[in-house]
Amino acid sequence: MPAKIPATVVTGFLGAGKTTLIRNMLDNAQGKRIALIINEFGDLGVDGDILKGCGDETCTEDDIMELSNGCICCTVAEDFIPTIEKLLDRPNAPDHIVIETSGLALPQPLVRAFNWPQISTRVTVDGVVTVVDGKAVSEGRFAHNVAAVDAQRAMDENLDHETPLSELFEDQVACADMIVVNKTDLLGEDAATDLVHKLKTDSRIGVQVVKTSMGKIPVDVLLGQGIGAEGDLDARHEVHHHHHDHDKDHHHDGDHDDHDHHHHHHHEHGHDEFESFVVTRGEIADPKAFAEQVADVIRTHDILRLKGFAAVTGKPMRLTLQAVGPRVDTYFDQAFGSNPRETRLVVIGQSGLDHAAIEAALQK
Ligand SMILES: Nc1nc2c(ncn2[C@@H]2O[C@H](COP(=O)(O)OP(=O)(O)OP(=O)(O)O)[C@@H](O)[C@H]2O)c(=O)[nH]1
Repeated sequence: MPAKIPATVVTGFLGAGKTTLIRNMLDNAQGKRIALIINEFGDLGVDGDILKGCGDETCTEDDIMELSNGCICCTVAEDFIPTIEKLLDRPNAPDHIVIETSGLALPQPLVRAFNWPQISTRVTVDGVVTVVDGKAVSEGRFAHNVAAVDAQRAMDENLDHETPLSELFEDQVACADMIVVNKTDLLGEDAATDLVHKLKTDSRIGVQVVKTSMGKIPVDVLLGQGIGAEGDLDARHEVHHHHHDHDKDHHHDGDHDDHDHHHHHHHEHGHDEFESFVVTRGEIADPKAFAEQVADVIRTHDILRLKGFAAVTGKPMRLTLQAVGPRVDTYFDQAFGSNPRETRLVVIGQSGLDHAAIEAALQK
């Protein structure tokens, strides 16, 4: 059976920066064929712009499809499933599908739709990415323009208009595999870090929380999470089950003091929120033990991605190693051929990784 095509679901309130993040992703897709499914309700007219912004010739109009407005639970059979099938049936099927949900549709019903038998053997949810407006959330507003969000809500009869934004926000967080704290350029460094910690505490174990501005997440970090979110929906329960922490929503640890004093300029040119570097070493003796060692280093240093090849004593084949967070996958892939017989690992994380310590721990 051919491998399932991965689909990433991008969610977040109106104005959080979903479109900006997706445009950045398409600009840096490095030849990966990415098909985009957008919700017309959330993105009036924006698809044309995305196309213009996408310089890659592999990105054509056919790669963008629209879902009609409406409750996904009701339209899944006549709208969502056919859209996905159309993409999958193309002679050159995409490498990856990205679905941008409108600002208010909760991701859970969409993820659930991937369990429909027509598509469940052919696609899988690679991960749910929740984009948050870092400034609005740290100020307890959740969205930059609350009136616009309310207007969007009022126009959509499928949406319940009573649920406070804070609860919808909790639902988005509960469903996330990765939370992107966007707009860090408008936040003090400390406020951004505090928000990351808070969201890590509030989200499920293993959820990666990253910060950035203008949605600049390396494609390698964004895609390829390999979660299979449709298989563990129970863990992503909608929030109404745990009322106990609602009170916390409205005060965010005094962050407010920070941004008013003087405006911070955290967006110096060339400064990047992410970094990657390479660690090489000699042969490893035991793949299983090494995978555990790698998982340990990843946990200790909060590494987002780690991938590369290892030379294993006594084996002519190279061992491929791929890690998303502490989940490490290994398999023998091919002979080294003309490549040097060495272990070579690319480490990717948020800027500020302790290179020396990571290198030492991987070379042990
Ligand atoms: N200062 C700042 N502005 C940002 C950042 N990211 C996005 N924006 C701006 O915020 C606005 C909303 O961004 P979008 O990417 O359109 O947001 P969205 O989530 O796609 O919104 P909808 O598609 O309307 O639901 C745009 O004007 C962006 O230029 C950021 O990191 N910092």
